[in-house]
Amino acid sequence: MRTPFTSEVISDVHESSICIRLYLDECTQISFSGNFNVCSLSCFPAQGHGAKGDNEYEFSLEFLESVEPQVTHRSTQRQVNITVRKQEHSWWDRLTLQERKPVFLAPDFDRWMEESDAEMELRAKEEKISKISVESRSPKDPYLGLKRGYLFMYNLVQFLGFSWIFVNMTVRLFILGQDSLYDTFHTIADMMYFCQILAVVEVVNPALGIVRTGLMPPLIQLVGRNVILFVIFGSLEDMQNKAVVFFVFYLWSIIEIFRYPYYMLACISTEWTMLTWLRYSLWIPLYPMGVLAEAVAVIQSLPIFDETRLFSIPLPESLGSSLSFSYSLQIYLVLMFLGLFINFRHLFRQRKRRLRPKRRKLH
Ligand SMILES: CCCCCCCCCCCCC[C@@H](O)CC(=O)SCCNC(=O)CCNC(=O)[C@H](O)C(C)(C)COP(=O)(O)OP(=O)(O)OC[C@H]1O[C@@H](n2cnc3c(N)ncnc32)[C@H](O)[C@@H]1OP(=O)(O)O
Repeated sequence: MRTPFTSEVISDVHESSICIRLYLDECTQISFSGNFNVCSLSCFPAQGHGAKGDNEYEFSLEFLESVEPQVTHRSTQRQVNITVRKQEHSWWDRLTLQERKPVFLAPDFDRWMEESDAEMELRAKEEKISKISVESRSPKDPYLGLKRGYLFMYNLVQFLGFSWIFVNMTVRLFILGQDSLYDTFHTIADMMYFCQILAVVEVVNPALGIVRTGLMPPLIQLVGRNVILFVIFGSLEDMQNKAVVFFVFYLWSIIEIFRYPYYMLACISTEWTMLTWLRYSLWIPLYPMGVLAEAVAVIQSLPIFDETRLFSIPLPESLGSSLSFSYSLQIYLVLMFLGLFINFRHLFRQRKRRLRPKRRKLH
């Protein structure tokens, strides 16, 4: 004897199929006995075993449109999942031919799909697939963590070094006033030597592919600063008491107390908008001022090199005794402005790249 289902039949609907789940509260075991299908009318019989003994159950649904005669089903002890395939892949306005939903039927809204949901899901799937394929095309760097750790430490040391220089010079300026300008070298030089020798790393890094930037801009920067520090200030005692040392060191250190923390954050994939802006904007006034201060130092050193003949190139007697190093420095002065031009253009491009508003993804 067939009895109608007393429990809910839950359905969810997709573009190509309908999934129906049968629950019978009164049964501890349920098994599906196949289906009987006439185009859109489907009968679903099942056998259940429970407190009321063995019983046969049945319900029928007249779908809105035609469905495939064969259904697939999967049973667990208390539930049967039946999948009915639509004959045509299309979105239906409703499940059943009759407008009013049968009382035993309850839609599963968690899994219910409408055309717009399906489109969104499809797009999300496509995006996920394209992301995975891009990631799989660019192989993961096995040393990434090591590289980041090394760069972070390097930038931290430079940041601490230049912060010490900047704070020291600022405090001395406030306490000693103008007098502090003339003995900058004696108080700061050791730390500046340390930081500038360490800065060789900034040429090595792009050369080894540890950071992705050109080799020329850091090389120009390194050579430019080290010529001033070691050749002009370091080797000429007469230059060490000049106020220009203060301006050169101060201008160098101002940019570095923003540049190195910016890199440190980049190493941990973090960005502070304000810091990024400062790193890519402060150079606009500082770089020309720095090159100008360095040019003043070079010009001031010319007569000293002529006088002391330091680094002069010995010449055959017929051409005179020696060629003063000041001639080399005059050529260097021209190179300095060429270097300024190259690095200014490089930094301008970097600024444009880093500060341009990020485009929002269009869906
Ligand atoms: C061949 C010999 C020629 C000799 C010619 C001699 C001529 C000498 C002329 C010299 C003039 C120099 C004057 C100068 O001394 C004056 C001053 O410095 S005045 C003070 C103001 N100065 C500045 O503002 C310049 C500061 N310096 C710099 O900005 C850099 O040194 C510079 C090389 C100019 C530019 O740096 P870079 O090319 O690295 O650009 P980015 O900072 O944008 O970095 C690019 C990407 O690489 C990542 N990166 C770089 N370094 C690190 C690091 N240490 N740690 C982690 N990551 C790093 C960075 O994050 C960027 O990544 P992404 O693109 O993903 O953002």
